[in-house]
This record gives sequence, C-alpha cells and structure tokens, in this order.
Amino acid sequence: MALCSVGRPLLLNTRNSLGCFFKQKQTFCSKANESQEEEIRKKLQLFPGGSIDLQKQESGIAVMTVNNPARMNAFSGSMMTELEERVCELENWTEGKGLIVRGAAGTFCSGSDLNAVRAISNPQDGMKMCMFMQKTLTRLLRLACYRLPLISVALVEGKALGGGAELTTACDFRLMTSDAVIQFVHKHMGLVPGWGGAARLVRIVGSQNALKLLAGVKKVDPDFGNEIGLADGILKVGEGDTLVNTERWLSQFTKGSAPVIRAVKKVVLSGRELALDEALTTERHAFGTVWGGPANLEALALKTKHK
Ligand SMILES: CCC(=O)SCCNC(=O)CCNC(=O)[C@H](O)C(C)(C)COP(=O)(O)OP(=O)(O)OC[C@H]1O[C@@H](n2cnc3c(N)ncnc32)[C@H](O)[C@@H]1OP(=O)(O)O
Repeated sequence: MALCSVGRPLLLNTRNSLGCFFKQKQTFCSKANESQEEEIRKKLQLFPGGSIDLQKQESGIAVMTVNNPARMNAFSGSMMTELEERVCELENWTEGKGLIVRGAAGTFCSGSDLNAVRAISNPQDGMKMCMFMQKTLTRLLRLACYRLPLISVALVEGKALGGGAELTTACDFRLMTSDAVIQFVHKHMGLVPGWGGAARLVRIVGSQNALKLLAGVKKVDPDFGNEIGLADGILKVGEGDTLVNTERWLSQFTKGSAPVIRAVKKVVLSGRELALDEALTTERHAFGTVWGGPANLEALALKTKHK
C-alpha cells in the first residue's frame, strides 16, 4: 500500500468508502498519465523560486506558508511541485488535526508566476500544469478523506489573486483580515480557473455568486466575502497576532477525538460531493468507525449532558 501518491496512484483498500469513490474518479491513474505527470513535474522544476514551507506543530495544527515575497507569493514551477510534496507529508502526519494555509510577508498569493506561465503558454503544457494543480489541490481539500482528520483554513491577508484565490477554495474555511481581498482575476488574463477553483467556488457560494465573481472579476473584501459565504470570519488588523488568532479560531473545530473529527469531515465532504445513495453509504461506514469507539464510550460513561 503506497503511503504517498507523488509519482504513483494512491492505493486505497476501503470498499464503498469515500476514498474508494475518489480512487475510481482519480484522473492520474494509468501508467500513461503517471508518465505525463512526471514529465510536467520535471518541466515545472525548470522554473525555480520561492518555497512552500510546512511547520507541523505539537498542537496538531500545521502551518503551510506560500513563500515567494519578491513576487507577491506567486507560484513558481518548483513551488507547484513542492506543494505536492507538502500535501504528501500532511497525508502521512498521523498526529495532525488542522492546517492553516497562508502567504509570507502579509499577503496571501498572487496566483501562478507569470514568468513561468509565459514560458509554458502552449496548450499541452498548460493542460498538464492544470491537471497537476487540480490533483494536488483536490488532495489538499480531501486530506481527511484519505486517512487524516485535518480541517483546513486559509488565512487570507493582503491579496489572493488568480490561482491564489483558487487556493483559498481548497481549504475548508477562509478567514480574511480586514484589509484582505480575494479576486478571481482570470478573465482579465484571458483565462478561467483551471486549478479546480471554479468547481469549488460554485459549491461554496452558489452558481449565481460564482458567476458574478468570475465574469465580473469582482473584488471580494471581507464584508462581501461574509455576505456570500466565501469568508468564514474577519480578523481585525492590529488586534493581536493574526496567526495566533487563526489558530485559536481553528481549534474550536480540531479539539476532541481525532477519529471523530475525521468522521465528521468525511460525512460532510461526501454529503457535498457524492450522489445521495453513495453519501448515505459513506455516512453509515463513518458511523461504524465511531459507534462504540473510545470517545463514544467515554461520553456514555460520563453521562454527558448537553446544556
Ligand atoms: C492560475 C492563473 C493565474 O494565477 S494567472 C496570474 C494572476 N495574477 C496576476 O495576474 C497578478 C499580477 N500582479 C499584480 O496584479 C500586482 O503585482 C499585485 C499582486 C496586485 C501587487 O501589486 P503591487 O503591490 O503594486 O506590487 P508589484 O506589482 O510591484 O509587485 C511586486 C513584484 O511582484 C511581482 N509579481 C506580482 N505578481 C506576480 C505574479 N503573479 N507572477 C510574477 N511576478 C509577480 C511583480 O512583477 C513585482 O516584481 P518586480 O518588483 O517588478 O520585479
């Protein structure tokens, strides 16, 4: 059983679980796709700069930082492959419960590095890069569905543009600082999202709002973000350390039993992404993993009251 799917498909052995469904739907599953994936990985590495840093903390909350401040944290080619490596690391972090994704030096991410984009602007490379990032960001969102109970939040400070806006949608939640802006600038670049950002956006804000954001290239400030459900909270600039405040906010969802958190994320994601019958099956399986489990027995023994 492969523990990490960098360069090879992730093998899952749970029948009828959400993982099994995702395996069937995985895009990169054939040998031909694997070699294409390896090819684009090599090509992306020709465009270096910046890094994706991962700090796994004892609290069980990891902080992943998009770090390329000289280019407003734009994604260079090597950062795309590093992101995949960090996601793989998180998939293997058995102590993990939560993840904060943020940008370095007070701004989130200005999308893909336009220098790399220019160099791979032919349709073939563009499609491969798009599939690579789609797969990586899908894995980021579904970490818990494979094995780990990570609940993720994007801490959006400064600007999240283009692919940076797409990255925010690959997290379960988004917190915006009072001066932050999320903007899907793709149309102004003659593009549409390709990293899965449009599909995820529709699920987060609905198709009416998604159309407004993509076709109108509307700037989403924290109040508007709150109104349409893109932002889950606003952090006032100057009121404490934003990272500490984000960690505090996230810990309301990550405290408690890891298997229960994992099951919660699994039933919510399957309810959103699967047809009802499949979601109900997944829910039964998730229920089976916690019924009579340590957290359940402890709660029964304590005669817990929900006042
Ligand atoms: C997946 C599809 C995509 O993501 S397409 C890419 C979408 N993103 C963009 O088009 C962002 C273009 N950049 C901008 O609009 C501005 O630079 C923003 C981010 C608003 C920042 O403006 P401002 O605060 O005035 O700073 P600046 O323009 O002087 O930028 C500082 C340095 O960063 C660079 N930078 C910024 N964004 C990128 C990018 N995406 N790729 C490559 N470099 C980028 C700027 O060129 C500038 O560099 P330099 O100091 O001139 O060497």
